[in-house]
Amino acid sequence: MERIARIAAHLNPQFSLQMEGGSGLERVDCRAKGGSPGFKVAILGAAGGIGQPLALLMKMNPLVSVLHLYDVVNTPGVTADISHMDTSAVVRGFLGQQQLEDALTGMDLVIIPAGVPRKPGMTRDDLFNINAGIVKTLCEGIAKCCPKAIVNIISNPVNSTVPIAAEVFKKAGTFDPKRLLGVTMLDVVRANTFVAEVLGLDPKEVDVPVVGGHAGVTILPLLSQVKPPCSFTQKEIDYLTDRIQNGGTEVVEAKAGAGSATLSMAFAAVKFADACLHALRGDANIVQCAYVASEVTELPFFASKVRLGRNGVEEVYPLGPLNEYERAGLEKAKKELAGSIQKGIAFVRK
Ligand SMILES: NC(=O)C1=CN([C@@H]2O[C@H](COP(=O)(O)OP(=O)(O)OC[C@H]3O[C@@H](n4cnc5c(N)ncnc54)[C@H](O)[C@@H]3O)[C@@H](O)[C@H]2O)C=CC1
Ligand SMILES: O=C([O-])CC(=O)C(=O)O
Repeated sequence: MERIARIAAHLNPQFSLQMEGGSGLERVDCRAKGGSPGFKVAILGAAGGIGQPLALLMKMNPLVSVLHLYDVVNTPGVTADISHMDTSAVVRGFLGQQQLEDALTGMDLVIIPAGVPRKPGMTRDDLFNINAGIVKTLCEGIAKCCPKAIVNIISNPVNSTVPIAAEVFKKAGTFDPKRLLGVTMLDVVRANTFVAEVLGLDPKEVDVPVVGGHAGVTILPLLSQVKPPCSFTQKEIDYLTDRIQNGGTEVVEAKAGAGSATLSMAFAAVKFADACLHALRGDANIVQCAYVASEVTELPFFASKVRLGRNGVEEVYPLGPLNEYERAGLEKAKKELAGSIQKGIAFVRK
């Protein structure tokens, strides 16, 4: 009976609370036999369009030993489903605000895709009014329960939600700029795909730095720095820049009211989370683009290549040489970013 109770408690912490009251049973950390030691990861917004495939992919990650799935709806079903996968990570579900602290306690990495997505005709900034409050509440929980966790923010508008998270952590006295990262990986994933198409290469061989932020003109692909070294016609540069900057809108319009990118985003989020976990493990030379606290420009936050290590962001790389087209793009990006950052900061300080 005790073994069965323990397993049930992992699927639904509410069950373990009932058992504790009734029989004095303690919640024991029961890892699947053969499960390797690894990192504890929480996904907040785990029942959503991004959250579900992200949970699936993280359950397959051998670096994850414990996977906490938190949402305000549907986590029991998603957790039951994913927990049947015969990979070693132990999965637990958490439902609603009253279980947020249990979901976060002890986590090494917290990934946040919670919040509403765009519909056609909306900008990412149109999501601010709803998503700002969601991110603020979740980050207050992180500050309280796992202040040392690496935090990956996916919820839009990323250009503002990352400054919101920073302000919450500052207020709580837990802000560590190395541990807060806005996920701009999907811009890189798209840029690699579209550039590979133009060059006739396998996307795996292509590396396009994308800097700035994560909305429209703030998404700045540095096509002059593509690896392997290559050149583009002005027509190709215009086409690629426009397609990369508006890749999100392309998906929103194709989904015609049913949401925004979820599958490619889950893929990108896992690529990024996996890089963070490898870095936490101590692997060397882990470099990815991310939207972080930065001194690369005069703005307090900016996306550029960063080197990840055991403490999160170990080094923020400068932009490198830009051509005239990219310098003009940078000025436009900075202008819009400044407003979005300020809006996020003001939301918490008000
Ligand atoms: N950074 C990026 O590159 C990308 C960001 N996004 C953003 O990711 C967010 C999520 O997108 P989808 O998964 O498609 O949306 P969705 O609506 O399918 O899922 C969002 C989930 O968040 C949950 N949620 C709402 N309030 C919550 C709260 N207070 N605590 C925990 N969970 C809560 C909902 O119940 C839902 O399950 C959106 O803001 C979207 O704009 C989407 C694609 C790319
Ligand atoms: O476009 C959106 O609203 C979702 C998003 O951030 C992306 O797909 O890049």
